[in-house]
Amino acid sequence: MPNDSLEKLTQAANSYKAILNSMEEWVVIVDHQAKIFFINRPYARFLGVKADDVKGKKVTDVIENTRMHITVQTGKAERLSFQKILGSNMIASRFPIISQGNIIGAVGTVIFHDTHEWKQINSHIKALLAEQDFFQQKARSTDKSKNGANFHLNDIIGDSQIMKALSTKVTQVASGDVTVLIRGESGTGKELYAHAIHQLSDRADFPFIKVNCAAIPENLLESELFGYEEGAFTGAKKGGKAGKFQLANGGTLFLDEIGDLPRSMQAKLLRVLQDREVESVGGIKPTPLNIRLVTATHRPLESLIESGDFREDLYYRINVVSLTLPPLRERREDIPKLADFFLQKLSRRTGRRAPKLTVQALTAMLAYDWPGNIRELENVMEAAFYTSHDRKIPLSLLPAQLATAPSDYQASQAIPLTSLKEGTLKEQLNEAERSIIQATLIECGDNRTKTAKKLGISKSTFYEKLDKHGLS
Ligand SMILES: Nc1ncnc2c1ncn2[C@@H]1O[C@H](COP(=O)(O)OP(=O)(O)OP(=O)(O)O)[C@@H](O)[C@H]1O
Repeated sequence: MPNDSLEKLTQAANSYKAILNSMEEWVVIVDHQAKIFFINRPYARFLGVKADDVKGKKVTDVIENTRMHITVQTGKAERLSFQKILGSNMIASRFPIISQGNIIGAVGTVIFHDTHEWKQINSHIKALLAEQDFFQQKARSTDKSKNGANFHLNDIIGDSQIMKALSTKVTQVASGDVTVLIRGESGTGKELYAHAIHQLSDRADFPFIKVNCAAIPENLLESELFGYEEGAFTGAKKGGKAGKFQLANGGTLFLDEIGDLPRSMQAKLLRVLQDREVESVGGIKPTPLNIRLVTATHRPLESLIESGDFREDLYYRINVVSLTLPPLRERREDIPKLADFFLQKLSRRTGRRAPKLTVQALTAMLAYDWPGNIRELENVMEAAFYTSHDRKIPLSLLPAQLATAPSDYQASQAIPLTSLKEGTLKEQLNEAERSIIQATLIECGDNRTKTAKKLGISKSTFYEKLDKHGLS
């Protein structure tokens, strides 16, 4: 091709780029392998990437919930479908690009994004989505009545060594019918683990029934646990009532706060577990028991035995395998991921883009002792999410006790620098780069000049990297 026409072609391509870049609609073009060929500036800006940096990348690595890779596979156009990107509900269309009968790529457009106009329409659509969610949840809860366990091991967030070791132990013990005692401070995730054990067990298709021993008055506990026959006592329901033991038949019974079980009930529970049969209040014939027992407590059972508040023989019955969940302050490296997890969860629930923690806010969170553990972290993130503007959570939005956390804690050490993950070498290097920058920023008290100097890079490269990793 003569040079002058190549020049014209380049000029023409540049003019098209200029047109596409000035459009309000977001545009992305991918090649036949679903790799980005072109993305217009407004779209790249929203995604927080540079158009040139993502050229050649797999579209699925850059755009959340995209279906462009499917369009190039099927050749089918999709018009005006919902797509959730970074917490916002968008309307996207995708068309295959066909040349001489072959699919050579696809072009996608997104209309109605976070503009004023969209926000107005968005609230209307959100109401519709909320309605849809309601019905989906209803359908799910009907499903739940078959099982009742809502969490799986994958729902438990934590990459620290201690959490990985716990996951391994759970996988090892879950499949057998062994009785498990889960220990840990309040809010460390004991209930989550009980669900996960059930889901991984052979009993997963049968019910998971939870009883909070501390929440039921002593005089009702026996009938709640073992059920009662019609006429067993004044006020008993016609036809009687099945107890939690009977409801859990074939599945798992989770006795939460077992340390709070009154002594009188401890004796009855022990008898049921020894005889492996249960008799309802006012009943005459015991029924055989087919349950797996999982219990949990935040109380020191050994001291309760010493003080005579907990039966030693029951302790040995329930403590066949024990899982001890660490308090959050002993696995601080999980804090950034947990915080992000809760912010993303809120973003999905509300349709609002998830804000990011500033370095000072994260530093304070890493130094704080979290007496309420993950439940407290979840609550703090929820409050910050709703009060944040500007897509940032500064230290001022966190509760006062966090701002006065002990300063001698080396917060930067809590950022894991070497956790091997799945993904290509490039993806893992990228993740490592983000962690190193974050840890150094924290170490340098968010002083950017000092951080760039320590990392041995120029200020402009440093700011580019902050932008790239969403740390600015
Ligand atoms: N590793 C985790 N990953 C994600 N969420 C978690 C994790 N651990 C706990 N949570 C969340 O923290 C909250 C508290 O967890 P959970 O109720 O299981 O704690 P607990 O130890 O049983 O508390 P308590 O002793 O007060 O009953 C829940 O909302 C749970 O979903």
